[in-house]
Amino acid sequence: MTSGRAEARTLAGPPAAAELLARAAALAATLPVTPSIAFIRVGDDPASESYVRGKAKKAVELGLHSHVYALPDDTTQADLHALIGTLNADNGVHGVLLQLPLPAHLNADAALACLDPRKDVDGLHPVSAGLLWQGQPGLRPCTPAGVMALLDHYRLPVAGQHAVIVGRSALVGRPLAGLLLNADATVTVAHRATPDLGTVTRRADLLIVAAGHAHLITPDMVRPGATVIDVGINRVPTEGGKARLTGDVHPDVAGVAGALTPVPGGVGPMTVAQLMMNTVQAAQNQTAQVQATQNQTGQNQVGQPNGANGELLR
Ligand SMILES: Nc1nc2c(c(=O)[nH]1)N[C@@H](CN(C=O)c1ccc(C(=O)N[C@@H](CCC(=O)O)C(=O)O)cc1)CN2
Repeated sequence: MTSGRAEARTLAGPPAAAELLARAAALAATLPVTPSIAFIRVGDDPASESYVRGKAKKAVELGLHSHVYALPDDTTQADLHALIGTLNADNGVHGVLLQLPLPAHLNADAALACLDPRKDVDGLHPVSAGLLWQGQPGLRPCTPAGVMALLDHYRLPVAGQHAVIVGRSALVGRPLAGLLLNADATVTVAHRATPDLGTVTRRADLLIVAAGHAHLITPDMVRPGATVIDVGINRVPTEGGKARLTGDVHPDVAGVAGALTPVPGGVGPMTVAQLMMNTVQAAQNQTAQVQATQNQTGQNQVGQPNGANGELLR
């Protein structure tokens, strides 16, 4: 504690994630297909292994189809593109996720650009990024969209707020700026090289930190009463030799902020829940596209002529 203020309200991720998952399940129940997601993981990074395992488990819990492709560390760029091409062409797969980071010899941007944008459930394809910046519907990156869903769950205002993002990654900072702009916030994007960072962060009504630097944001850098969203997940060694997770925001910020996400248990679960929602939405979009094509061509999936309104005739 740094003052006599009450502690910040805790914005716990699990209840907000549960709401998002329930919405994804309800949408999936309206579809004529079971949404299906393929995960691609390259190499043996333990954190990536654990994240993919967690995401695949959640997909199965939700009743989705899920398959993990675990490729060896010496996978070539051509091998990776070939697998993505195969999954793009498979009508039974609605979403393809390439777990990041890739081993250093692989080019993630080139691989992401190979994805069919309709299956880009991570929202990282250049087409998805362009749609976001044009304010058009599309698949959005999971962590930024999860942050928006968390704010919505806790009924925290976004429109008219001055949002300051610390971090400019393609995975979080940049897409989050687009989402906040689309939601009528005034947005500043700062980063670790921003001179006098505290002067910038103190202007924030809504401060979102995704800098990948443990405890970068200290209480003196936060406007009293501000909402603070900590996207950082840093593994720091404990005295016992084990690693402990901590965020980019110093815990003492709870004495200044009005509301604060914990780490762990804040934004992390939202990333996974949003991925499930994106997969169901991708399946919905692809199903609607197939039906529209069948209506246009007068054919249905079993190759029979459709009725006058495009309905399936048996
Ligand atoms: N292709 C992608 N790669 C990566 C993404 C991504 O969205 N797409 N994000 C991160 C890792 N990530 C998912 O992939 C992820 C990170 C954290 C969590 C999470 O639930 N964290 C928990 C703690 C979990 C633990 O104990 O380790 C929490 O914060 O409460 C989920 C997913 C990088 N790569």
